[in-house]
Amino acid sequence: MVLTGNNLHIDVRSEIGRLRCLLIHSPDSGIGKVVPSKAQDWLFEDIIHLDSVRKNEYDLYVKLLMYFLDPERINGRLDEISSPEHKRNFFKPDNAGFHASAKVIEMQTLLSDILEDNNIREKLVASVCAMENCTYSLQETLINTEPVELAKILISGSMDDHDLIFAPIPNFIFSRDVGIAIKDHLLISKPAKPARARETLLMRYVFFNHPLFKAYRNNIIEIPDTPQHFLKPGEGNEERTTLEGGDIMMISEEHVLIGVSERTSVAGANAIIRTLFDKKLVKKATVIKIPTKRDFMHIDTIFTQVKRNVWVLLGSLSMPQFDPETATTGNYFSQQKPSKTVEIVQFNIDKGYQPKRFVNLEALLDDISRNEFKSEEPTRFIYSGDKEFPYDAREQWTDSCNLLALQEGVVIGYDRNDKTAAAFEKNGFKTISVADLLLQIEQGETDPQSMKDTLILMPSAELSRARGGFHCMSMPLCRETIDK
Ligand SMILES: NC(=O)NCCC[C@H](N)C(=O)O
Repeated sequence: MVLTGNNLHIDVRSEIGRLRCLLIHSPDSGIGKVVPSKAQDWLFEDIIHLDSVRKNEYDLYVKLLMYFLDPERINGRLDEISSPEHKRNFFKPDNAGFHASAKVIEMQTLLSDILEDNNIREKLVASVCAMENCTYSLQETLINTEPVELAKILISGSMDDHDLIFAPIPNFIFSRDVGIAIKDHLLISKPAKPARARETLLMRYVFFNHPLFKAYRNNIIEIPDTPQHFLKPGEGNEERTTLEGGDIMMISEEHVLIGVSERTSVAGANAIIRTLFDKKLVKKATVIKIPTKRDFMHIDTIFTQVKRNVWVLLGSLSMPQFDPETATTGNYFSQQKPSKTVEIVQFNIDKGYQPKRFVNLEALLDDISRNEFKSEEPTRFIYSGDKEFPYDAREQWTDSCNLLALQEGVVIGYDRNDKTAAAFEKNGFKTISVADLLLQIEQGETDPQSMKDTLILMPSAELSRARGGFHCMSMPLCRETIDK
């Protein structure tokens, strides 16, 4: 077993508290099997070069996370682990030289750990084979495969890294979407898209069976489908309860944001709110309904928090609310109407669940900054592409708004979003390439823990083709509490 012990601490109460522990998954060989004819079904718009995405992009993410979250494993080793002789062993979950961090936790190792138990291995293999329509003899072969290899197969869909036996799950790198920590609870997703169904199945087994999560077994939340869905005629998806982690943000101590989107249904949002209120996990839930469009699959593709009073967001969705009073015949039909933009409704236990509406995203986010984070400075909005068409839309498409906060004010994003990076600089942030930052940290010139107001730029030529950024590529399990 790679990861043991019961010292895992799950506690997420904000999007910006210093990150202490998260789940990730490094690009596996399944990504190298995506073909153009299946790319859209598998939710990729393009073909990714596996070797480049690993060596030139994702490995840098792992190194950076390690310096911030688990420095003892990397300090003084930057040259060694980056050298050709090392053959990337630090980054390979099936290798003896793997980092095996208990702070930057690789989901593949958790999976291979639980597969050591015969009973779990048989049950999980049978479930995957039922889902993927495998033959009985293949099921038997898989049950008799050793755990490290089997974990690779269940994720990549390939035997011996080569023969496909079922589809890969290339979106497993977007660990945010399989579940989300809400305080000391774990909410497991119900993906809307079939291409993401196996991810949740694998992680459900991990959360319920891995010793690391033992203390939290009674804190796992699963949302069932409603009888209305089963009783509806036809094969349609109406009334289905779906939810994906990218639509849920544990934004402050008592407040959760829930997107209703291409991926999270109204039934899904209702079920989460009811469950969280019943469990007294939060007092306030805000539903943010966004257009059902591929560009905005989850709310974290249109905004993320940077600091208590700073947010990055897509401007074109936060137009002033349509005002029929001032509309003229000429501009009536061309004005943005609320249904084409964002609708925001908040429910608050302390206010008798009376729904409260916000006219736009800025109004909601400003309310959170001032009233929940007690920010005394003006709330600042940094817009994708500096709110200039067509850069706003181009850069949102490549995840300019999907940033991961390592600590308050220190966020990571793609280097290709130039105009957004310039907007950060205009707002007093420093921008630095990850390669430069890693060197500075390794040489003792920069202490990650004391960094402030910085956008760290990550190489992104390949990763951005998978249609998600670093917010999506992280499932935080523990963040420090924010002082107010
Ligand atoms: N939270 C996120 O926005 N995740 C990005 C998921 C991208 C993936 N290709 C998908 O379409 O599901």
